[in-house]
Amino acid sequence: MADKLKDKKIIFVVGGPGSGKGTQCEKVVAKYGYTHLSSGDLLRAEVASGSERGKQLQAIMQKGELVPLDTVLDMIKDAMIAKADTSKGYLIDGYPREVKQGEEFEKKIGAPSLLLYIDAKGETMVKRLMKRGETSGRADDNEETIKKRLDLYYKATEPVIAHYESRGIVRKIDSEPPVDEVFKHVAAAIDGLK
Ligand SMILES: Nc1ncnc2c1ncn2[C@H]1C[C@H](O)[C@@H](COP(=O)(O)OP(=O)(O)O)O1
Ligand SMILES: [Mg+2]
Repeated sequence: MADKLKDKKIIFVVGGPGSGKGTQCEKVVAKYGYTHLSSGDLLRAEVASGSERGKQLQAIMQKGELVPLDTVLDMIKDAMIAKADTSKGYLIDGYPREVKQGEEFEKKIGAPSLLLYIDAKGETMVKRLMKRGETSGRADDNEETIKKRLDLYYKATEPVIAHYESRGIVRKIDSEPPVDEVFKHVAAAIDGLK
């Protein structure tokens, strides 16, 4: 089952909402042939499908809250297995959102070789999300929900970084500069993987 995933590289991409995770992941896909799995995108696809599960998810996401752990993890795992034959490795974007999610991921799937910590200032993230909200159509790109997502990020997700720091796999990337500049540092971190 998860055998297909045994020797694949796994990279966690962690950072606040609007920090630039998705933007950098796209560039990694183009250069390295990794598969990009955004937990948020997977969830939004489920919502778009109109399924009963999708409706429940939408209500949770609209409030800026975290979706139940097993739901997200199952979706990620299915998506990973589906891509196993063609994928060099995986970018797990926006997951884990909390330490417990990371622990469950490792139990059910495997250990990450690297955690890219995409770091931008709170005010920068808000600015980018407000701008993205003009065109993204995302129900959670509005001022009120953005604030909640940021609070939750600082409270629940920052401890994730500390958790993996002790393993020496965290690379902190300053995501304030322009996209291509940021990507140089992302690429250097990936090139450093053996
Ligand atoms: N380094 C950078 N400089 C300027 N804008 C950036 C940037 N990285 C990303 N953006 C823009 C693109 C998006 O409209 C918005 C949020 O980026 P994103 O990749 O969607 O973030 P995330 O996936 O972390 O929520 O900010
Ligand atoms: Mg994203």
